[in-house]
Amino acid sequence: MAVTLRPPQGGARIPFIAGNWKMNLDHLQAIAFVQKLAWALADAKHDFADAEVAVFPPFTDLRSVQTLVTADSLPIGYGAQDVSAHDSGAYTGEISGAFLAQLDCAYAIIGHSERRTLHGETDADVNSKVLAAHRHGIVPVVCVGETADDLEAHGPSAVPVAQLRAALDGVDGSKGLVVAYEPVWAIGSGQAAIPEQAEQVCAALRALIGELLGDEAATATRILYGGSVTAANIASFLREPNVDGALVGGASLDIDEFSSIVRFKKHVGT
Ligand SMILES: O=C[C@H](O)COP(=O)(O)O
Repeated sequence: MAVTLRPPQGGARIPFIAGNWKMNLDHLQAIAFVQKLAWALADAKHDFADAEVAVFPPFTDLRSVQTLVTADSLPIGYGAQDVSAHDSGAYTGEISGAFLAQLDCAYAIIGHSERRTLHGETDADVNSKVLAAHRHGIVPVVCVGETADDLEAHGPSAVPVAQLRAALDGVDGSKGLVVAYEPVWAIGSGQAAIPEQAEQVCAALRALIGELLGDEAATATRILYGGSVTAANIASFLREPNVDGALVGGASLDIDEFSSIVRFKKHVGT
């Protein structure tokens, strides 16, 4: 029987380590990777109460990952890297949240900076996609973050906060939400943010969630840091009280590196 991983509803936030594979690994490679990741975490006696783990493969891998995870009852979640704002119709190349729900995708990344920059996604598009994910019971992983120019002009928090405010317009806070703060200049650059800066922005994002969706949502929402996360720097981010995990790109493609990131324990309240 499949292990269905869903984010906690209220109460303590279980740290979340999410691997965004971007356009890497075909469906055969995905099966091998997920199986090996499960073995590596089992060998290390990883306790999934310490950190939830999910991978975000390309769309074409999702059915294979679902089959493996279901057949072997692997405690690894998975999600999509995007979702259409529309549920069906003449939208060539798009993938409906209804289809993702049929594949038991728990999550969908929405508004990644590569979608915003390379595909012209606007804040309004991101908001429509968040609403679409919720229509199908999928928890959106909403990505926000400032460019280097934004940072210089406005400081670190202004743009991510404005992006999240737009993304959450009309959103029902009880339907589940993960936010990923990813400074654009830190993505794939090898230059991660300073943890104190990540904390400052994540705290501002949590305050905004409280303002828009209420205290319960602010308490329950996992806010991740993303941008050049590695096994060597994960500890410094998870030490911060408002950073509940990581959205990992490049390092999520290396089983040893990714499982080391997953296995780092966040000491909640210490
Ligand atoms: O979605 C993941 C982010 O874009 C971070 O990527 P990165 O870890 O390769 O910097």
